[in-house]
Amino acid sequence: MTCLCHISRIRAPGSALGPRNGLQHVSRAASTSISTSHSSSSPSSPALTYLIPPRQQINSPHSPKRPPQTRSALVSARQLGTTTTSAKSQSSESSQPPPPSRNNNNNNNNNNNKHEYNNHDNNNNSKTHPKHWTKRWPARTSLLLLLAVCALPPISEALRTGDNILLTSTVGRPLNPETFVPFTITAREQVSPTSFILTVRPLHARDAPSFFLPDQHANGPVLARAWQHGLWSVEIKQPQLQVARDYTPLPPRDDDLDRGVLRFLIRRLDGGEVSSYLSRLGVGDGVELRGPHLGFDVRARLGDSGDSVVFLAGGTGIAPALQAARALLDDNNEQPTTVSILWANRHRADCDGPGGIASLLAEEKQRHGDRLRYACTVDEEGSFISAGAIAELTGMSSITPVSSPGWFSFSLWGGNKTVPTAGDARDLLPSATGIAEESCPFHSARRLVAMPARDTPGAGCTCKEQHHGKNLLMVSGPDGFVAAFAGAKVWGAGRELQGPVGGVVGALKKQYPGFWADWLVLKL
Ligand SMILES: Cc1cc2nc3c(=O)[nH]c(=O)nc-3n(C[C@H](O)[C@H](O)[C@H](O)COP(=O)(O)OP(=O)(O)OC[C@H]3O[C@@H](n4cnc5c(N)ncnc54)[C@H](O)[C@@H]3O)c2cc1C
Repeated sequence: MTCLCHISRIRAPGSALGPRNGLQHVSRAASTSISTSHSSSSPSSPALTYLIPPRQQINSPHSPKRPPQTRSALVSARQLGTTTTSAKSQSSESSQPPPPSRNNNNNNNNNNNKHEYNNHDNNNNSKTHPKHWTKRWPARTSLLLLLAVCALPPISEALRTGDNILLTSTVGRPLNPETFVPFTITAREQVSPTSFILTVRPLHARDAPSFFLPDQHANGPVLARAWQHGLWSVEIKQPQLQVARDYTPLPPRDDDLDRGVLRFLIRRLDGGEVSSYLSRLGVGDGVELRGPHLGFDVRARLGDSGDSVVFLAGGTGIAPALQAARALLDDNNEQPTTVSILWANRHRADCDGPGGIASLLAEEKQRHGDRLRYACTVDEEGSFISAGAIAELTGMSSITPVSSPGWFSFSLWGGNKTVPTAGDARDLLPSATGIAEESCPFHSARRLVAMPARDTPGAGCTCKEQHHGKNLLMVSGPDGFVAAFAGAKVWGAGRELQGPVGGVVGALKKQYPGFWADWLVLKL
């Protein structure tokens, strides 16, 4: 019913063949037909009758006079295949010379058409011949019906979202990096005044007819590969402006993976186009996603000898840290990796708001014990990530690591937020040592400077045996956060590149250049 209303609205109300007129005319005809022919009504009749009237109206003036009962029978779904004929066929018959056999009731010709004409004439005084209809109308009406049914869900979705109808017809496709695929928001959780967690699932069963259903498992392999890779993101589109931004899925819970469910921690930026748009959406609203877009190949960079990952995460930058933790700690490697996360936030609620990231971190901690350490600093409480904390977690300083599980305090290091000056960027470039790893796509710090935040798929490690792995210090968060701790990313050749290491970590590298030979700094 809703769909018919949509169509009525699309057509011009005053149009001679407008659905309103046609619908009324045909409805009347249909009811006449039903009452005069005593056929039982069918739930599908209104849809069918809607499709037929224009043809009937156009053709009827040229059609031979027929009893009203027969004309009205045109619109009855049940009668279409049994008791009547089409105006078009009658019209064409009347305008063409009759075939030779037309009046020959004893014609033995086996030609099907002739046979049909004979049958028609045999029943000339009756309403029509059933076989005639089974050859013409059912094929036509079922095609129209099929097209109408196919078109209604995308049309109604497009009317609802004001979106491009062609895009909404991508319902059923698995997540892919080329096209936007519709998802539905199933949960929205406000974590702090500015950040919230959105849960989405592919648009399916309740929203579309069965043949639009995505294979429930179609997203499974796509997502499984992405989670196995470690770092990845998807784009979410703002449909009115047709712009998209990257967002990082949080690690899946329970059967999220099988159901293609994704969750995002999103911070609303005042004046931000996509984050503000997303902040206004609620449960039941649609969003369109494109991806996955794979980031750095963390495992390849850790190689066989890298066993430590330290994350400096600002705000929503915690999402890639959780992704890496899930991928690396779930691995039952001979060389177990440890992951340490220093997470900086403005408000306490960002750290441990109800149902938020704190519970995800606690779950991961429970699964992996001492292999995962994390701490949250809160600007408004005066605690910040300091150079001392980084030195400790990388094992660079002599300060004994804090071993207590869960949160630990940074008061040990005085909450120093001072950002050292980066100095001359050339000083921060790793010096060319001439060893083989200088050209390795995974382990050359020098090459990394001119690389975007992802690795070329299929590239292999070209290090010599003794240099085939490094520890990773990753910095993720807003641009200002990344620049403060690891130096700004730079633009080159139309892409955002890593640029030299600067900021707090750059200063530490200058102090202990030998130590940092075993580490790579990755900016996300
Ligand atoms: C790989 C990757 C993963 C990411 N994952 C996440 C994630 O999980 N969660 C998350 O929240 N973010 C994530 N981001 C960041 C996200 O992609 C967006 O950049 C962020 O949400 C801001 O987008 P926006 O469209 O809302 O803001 P934009 O419209 O892009 O604006 C950005 C900033 O510029 C300011 N601005 C805009 N216009 C003006 C103007 N005319 N004058 C002055 N200032 C202006 C805005 O106030 C805002 O602060 C990720 C980014 C990348 C690259």
